Amino acid sequence: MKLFETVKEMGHEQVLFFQDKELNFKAIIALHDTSLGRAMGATRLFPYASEEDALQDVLRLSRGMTYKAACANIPVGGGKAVIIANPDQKTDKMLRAYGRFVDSLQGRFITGQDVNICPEDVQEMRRETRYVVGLTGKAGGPAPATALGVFLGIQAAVFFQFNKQDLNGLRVAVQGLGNVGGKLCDYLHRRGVKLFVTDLNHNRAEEIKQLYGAKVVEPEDIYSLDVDIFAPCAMGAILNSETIPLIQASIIAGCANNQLQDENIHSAMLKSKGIIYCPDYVINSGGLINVYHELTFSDEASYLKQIHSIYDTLLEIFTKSKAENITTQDASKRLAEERILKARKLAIAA
Ligand SMILES: NC(=O)C1=CN([C@@H]2O[C@H](COP(=O)(O)OP(=O)(O)OC[C@H]3O[C@@H](n4cnc5c(N)ncnc54)[C@H](O)[C@@H]3O)[C@@H](O)[C@H]2O)C=CC1
Ligand SMILES: O=C(O)CCC(=O)C(=O)O
Repeated sequence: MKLFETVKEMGHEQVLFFQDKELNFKAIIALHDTSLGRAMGATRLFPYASEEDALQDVLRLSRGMTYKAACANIPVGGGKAVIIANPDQKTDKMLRAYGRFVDSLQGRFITGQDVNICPEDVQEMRRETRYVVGLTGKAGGPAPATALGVFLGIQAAVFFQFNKQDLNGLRVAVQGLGNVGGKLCDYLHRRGVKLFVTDLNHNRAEEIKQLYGAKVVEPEDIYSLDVDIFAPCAMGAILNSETIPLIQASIIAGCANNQLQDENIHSAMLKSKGIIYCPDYVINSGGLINVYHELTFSDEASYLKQIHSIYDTLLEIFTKSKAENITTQDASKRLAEERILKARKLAIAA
């Protein structure tokens, strides 16, 4: 990878590399754009196949955070971090060393939990830095808020695509039944949705079957099901040239970050199939909203109001996409870029 060329192309301000020689692990923090405020974004721990994969992931995730904050009207910039490690290598010592790395940025980056990091891990980082969010006893893990946002996003898409106010009787396929996907199944089940689910962890899929009467399918079969909605709630890049031709759902609405393997090619493919795609960084912004409200000590009512605005923002994006004949991805990007540009102009004028 041509490092500076890639960073320039994606518009990052700074990328920081860390290694702990004693504990033998590596981490990367990427700060994408801080026009709206200091950077926020959770930390993911993952056994990446290569350092290049880790870098690619953190660059894409942090850029997504910039757009996420702008679309949610949250005055923070976009950042994200990855720890390159196997989940069973994770120790308190490692989390504290990572906490010192975060602390060295002196608040220019505030982090929380992503895949393979739980609230207790964030608590451990907190022993070394105050620049962490999602603490037990405060906002806690962001997953319930994210799931609520995705549920509201599904309602907005169903209203736009099917002109329906309720979800009763719809068929939804959920890929990934972790912290967010599991809670989303709960919301959907309560509204009379028929669930089709999959997870690499077979026991977890069986658990969801018992709880909500879901039909369990093999991971590779989730794309081609005859359903109304597909909810990707696992990892990124699952909307690609192999999977999109298989999809029968007419709405894609899930929490996973970076769902499109290639933003331009694959969002256009979805549009040409008549599928409404809910841009991931819009529909999954509930977690960011949750931790931001922890940071600013705001009240429950303003927090809930902001989560509920995900419904309106998505309707605005769908309407813009239809009126201007552009993809929903482009419509959301334009919305975010307008807000970022406005903030930059205000900063120059001040
Ligand atoms: N937790 C949160 O508040 C937020 C999460 N996200 C994103 O949503 C996604 C899920 O987050 P969490 O639920 O917190 O993660 P999690 O780690 O709790 O759950 C992910 C689940 O997906 C399963 N999985 C992984 N690959 C799979 C595959 N190919 N097929 C089927 N299942 C697979 C895993 O076994 C696991 O059960 C991630 O991409 C994360 O970055 C985005 C915004 C906020
Ligand atoms: O949990 C956080 O720190 C912010 C949310 C986040 O990283 C995400 O939405 O991917």
